[in-house]
Amino acid sequence: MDIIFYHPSFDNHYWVNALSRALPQANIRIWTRGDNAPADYALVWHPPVEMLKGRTLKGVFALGAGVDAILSQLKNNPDMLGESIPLFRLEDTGMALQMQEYAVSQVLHWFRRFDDYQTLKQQAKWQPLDEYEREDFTIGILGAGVLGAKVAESLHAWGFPLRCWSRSRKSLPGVTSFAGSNELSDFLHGTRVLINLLPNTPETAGIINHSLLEQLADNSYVMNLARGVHVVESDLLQALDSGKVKGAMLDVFNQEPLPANNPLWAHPCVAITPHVAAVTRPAEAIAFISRTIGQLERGEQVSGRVDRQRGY
Ligand SMILES: NC(=O)C1=CN([C@@H]2O[C@H](COP(=O)(O)OP(=O)(O)OC[C@H]3O[C@@H](n4cnc5c(N)ncnc54)[C@H](O)[C@@H]3O)[C@@H](O)[C@H]2O)C=CC1
Ligand SMILES: O=C(O)C(=O)CO
Repeated sequence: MDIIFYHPSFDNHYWVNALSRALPQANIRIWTRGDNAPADYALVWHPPVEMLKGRTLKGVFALGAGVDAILSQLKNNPDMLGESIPLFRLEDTGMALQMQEYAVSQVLHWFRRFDDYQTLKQQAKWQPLDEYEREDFTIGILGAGVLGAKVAESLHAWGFPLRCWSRSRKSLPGVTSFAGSNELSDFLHGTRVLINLLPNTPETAGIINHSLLEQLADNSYVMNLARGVHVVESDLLQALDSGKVKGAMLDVFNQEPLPANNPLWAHPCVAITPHVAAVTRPAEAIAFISRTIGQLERGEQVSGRVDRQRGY
C-alpha cells in the first residue's frame, strides 16, 4: 500500500516516520512536486491541486477537523478529486479535550468577572462586585457535533444552564436541543454566552451578524472557536461598542494571521488567540488514520467521512 503525505507546516519527516510505525505494511512518502507515482491514500492539509488531480485513490484524509479549505479548493478545481473518492476528516483525536479546556476556562473567567476585576486593577481599585448567578448564565453552543457535544459535557459539570443548536435534534445530558433555522431565534433568546463550533458551509458563513447578536441576552459574551468566516467582524465590533456584547474571545478570523491594523486587536473587550483552540495531535491523529485505513482495507464501516454536498 502506498500513502502520500503533505502538510505545509508540520514536520513532515516526523509524521511519515510515526505513520510508518503505525502502518508497517505501507510505503509512506512525503509528496513533492512532480511526484506522479501511484498512491492508495493521501494525507493532506491545504494540498496543491496537482498532488491529488488525476489520481485514483482509495481515500483522502484531511489532517484536521474542518474540511472547508479543501472543499473550497475542490469547488474551484472540480477535477482535483473524483466524486467517488471518499474524503475523511479527523474526529476528535485529542481536539475535544483542548476545546473543553478553552471553553471552560473562558466561561469561568467571564462568570467570575475576572474581566471586570482586571479593569479595576488597572485603576488600582479595591472593589468587590456583585456575583453573577448561574441561572442568568445560559450557555448556547452553535454546532453540537463531535466538538460541540464534548464542550457541552464539560460545561454541564459546572452546573450552567446549557443549550445547543444543530441541524438535527440532539440528546445530550443537561442540554436543551434546538434544531434547524426555525429554532435559531428561540435558541438565541436568553443565551448569555454564545460558543461557536459550527463547520464553515454556505449556510453558516456570516451567521454571527447584527441580527443574531441583537437576539442574545444583554451583556452577552461571544466565543468563536470554529472559523473566522462565521463572524461579521464589523457587526461584532458594533455590538461590543454598544454594550450589547460585553466580551468576545476569538480564536479564528476572516484573515489569518490577523492583520496588525485590525481594530479587534486594540478593542478592550476582545481577547485573541492565534487559531490554537485545538491543534492536531500527531499520536491520536495517526491512531485514527491507521485504524480507519485498516477498516477500509477490510471493507468495514468507518467514521469520519465528509459529506461533500453538505459541506462538512
Ligand atoms: N479553532 C480551532 O482550532 C479548530 C476549529 N475547528 C472547527 O470546528 C468545527 C466543528 O468541528 P466538529 O465538531 O468536529 O464538526 P461536526 O461535523 O462533528 O459538527 C458540526 C455540527 O454543526 C452542525 N451544523 C452544521 N451545519 C449546520 C446548519 N446549517 N445549521 C445548524 N447546525 C449545523 C451539525 O449539525 C453538527 O452538530 C470544524 O468544522 C472546524 O471548522 C476544529 C478544530 C480546531
Ligand atoms: O482541525 C481544524 O479544523 C483546525 O482548525 C485546526 O487548527
